[in-house]
Amino acid sequence: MLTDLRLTARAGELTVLLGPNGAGKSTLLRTLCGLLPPLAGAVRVAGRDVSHDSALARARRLAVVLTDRVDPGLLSARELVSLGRHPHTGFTGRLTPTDHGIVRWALDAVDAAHLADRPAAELSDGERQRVLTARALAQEPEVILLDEPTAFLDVPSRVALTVLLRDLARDRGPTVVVSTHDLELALRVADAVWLVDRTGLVHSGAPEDLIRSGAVADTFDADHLAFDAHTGTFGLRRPVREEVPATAPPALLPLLERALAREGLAVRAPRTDERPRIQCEASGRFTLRTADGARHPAGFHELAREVRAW
Ligand SMILES: Nc1ncnc2c1ncn2[C@@H]1O[C@H](COP(=O)(O)OP(=O)(O)OP(=O)(O)O)[C@@H](O)[C@H]1O
Repeated sequence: MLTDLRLTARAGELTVLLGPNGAGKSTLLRTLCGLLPPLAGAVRVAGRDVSHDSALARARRLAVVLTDRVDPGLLSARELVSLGRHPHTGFTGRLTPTDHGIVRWALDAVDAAHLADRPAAELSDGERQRVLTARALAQEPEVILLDEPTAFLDVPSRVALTVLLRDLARDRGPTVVVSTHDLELALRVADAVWLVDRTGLVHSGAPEDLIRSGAVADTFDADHLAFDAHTGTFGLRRPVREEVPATAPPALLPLLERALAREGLAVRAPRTDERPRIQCEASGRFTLRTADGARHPAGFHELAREVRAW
């Protein structure tokens, strides 16, 4: 259980909520949007306790997309996004040309304009995720809360949606809070991070504050995973069984290191009196020197299979 929270997400910023499975991210988002009552304390938007708002007033101020499956019935994607306008449409519920324009903008923003006329029930997981995000954008609220909005998206779409949410916050001014497991992307793009660590403590700050304090490494480092604070990236921990004298042009060296690391080998520069055991040329030609003579594997796959026996 998360206790003693004193967190502020700022208008005009993208705040990401990070933490391991079961840390309480979804529960926190449900509490922030008023679906769960806080066990103590209050959630305030612009200083006002959201629990004092009527459902309609809350819907005007706060949009939320959770991970629960929604049943869109027979609605098209456009109609589903249009629901986002309802807190603003007044008694008749009729959409004005301005509302229709906002719905078009929201569908465009998440790259889902081509899905507008499709039955929402038939959309793929990633397509549905975009459309639900568009519905939240169409709501034009002060606060947008999204639980794992990139979970079903392919890699380019994850980057595009995360950057879109950051730019949306910057350009239009809402407060955007998003939970995600896309750690590296979040640490690169987000303005602020709320990081739930393994003990349930929530650290907040710019990504760089939490990288520097060691909170990111402490929370996510594991037997096979290590966070590199210099590059802000995660890498696999691999035991090195041997260092191999090898040469490669700068453009190919990182690939050679990766391929050899998978086989438990580390590259080292050959000594002056030593011939490299592995030589990689800019053309992509490999030379392996063994006791039986030189061999020329056709690519990284053959190279890896050869050195696996060393
Ligand atoms: N309805 C519920 N009843 C009982 N326990 C629950 C309920 N919902 C969540 N929990 C528990 O609360 C804890 C936090 O769950 P929550 O879904 O908030 O985690 P999370 O950080 O979003 O995890 P994940 O990254 O896996 O989505 C978990 O141990 C979970 O089992």
